[in-house]
Amino acid sequence: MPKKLAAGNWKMNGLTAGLDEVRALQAAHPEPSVGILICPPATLLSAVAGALGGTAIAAGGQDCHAEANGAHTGDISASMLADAGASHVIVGHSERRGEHGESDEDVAAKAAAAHGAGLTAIICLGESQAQREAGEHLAVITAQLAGSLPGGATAANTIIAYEPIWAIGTGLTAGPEEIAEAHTALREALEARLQDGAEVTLLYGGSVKGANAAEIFAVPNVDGALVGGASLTSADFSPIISALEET
Ligand SMILES: O=C(CO)COP(=O)(O)O
Repeated sequence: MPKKLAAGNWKMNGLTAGLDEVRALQAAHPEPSVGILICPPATLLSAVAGALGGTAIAAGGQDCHAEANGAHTGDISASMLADAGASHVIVGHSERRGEHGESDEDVAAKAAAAHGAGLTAIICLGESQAQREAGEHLAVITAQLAGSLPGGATAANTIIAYEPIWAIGTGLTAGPEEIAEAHTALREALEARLQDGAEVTLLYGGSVKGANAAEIFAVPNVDGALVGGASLTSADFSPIISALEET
């Protein structure tokens, strides 16, 4: 997949009717020059992967368990996602960290499980509003990166998504300077930690829309976006993909 990526995280949204949106997106972008990924709810993963099979658009999961199998009611393993047609899985989203108490250590274990199943892990991190106001945001996100990256991470199997919690689903987007500061710090930390840290895809997430995408993609070290609400319809997601192609 190209380094540039437009990834959609449908979160807990989408019924089978959502497959029409996937087909419309595919029709709008038959030969994209950037990577495109849809992460539907697990119930739709097989159907979305099937609808996208043989096209340039990939399908991914939104979370996985750290274990390969076992007595974990309600959980899904990385190999199950791969079996359902996923090539990627999001781990450590702030909604998982917040609502399910996932620590950096948990996230690193999930990312390692993803790698073990041949999936690319999209590791999410980002500071809260209070942490930003206290001036702790760079320390918070670089610590999250250090703790959430598993051994064996490379640019080929790992993507980092910077998603400031205060910008998710709020309509508030981090400004270009704020994004540049965070992404520069993350790039430096990736280069210090990984041999191919310069090649890791670094996504921004948090209220990305067609109207602000071009400005965000112009920021240094932004290789694409992890999009929530605006990824649910082809009409909203397609302009974001086009903006990334034009960057
Ligand atoms: O959390 C996000 C993607 O993972 C961002 O969500 P929104 O684009 O809805 O703000």
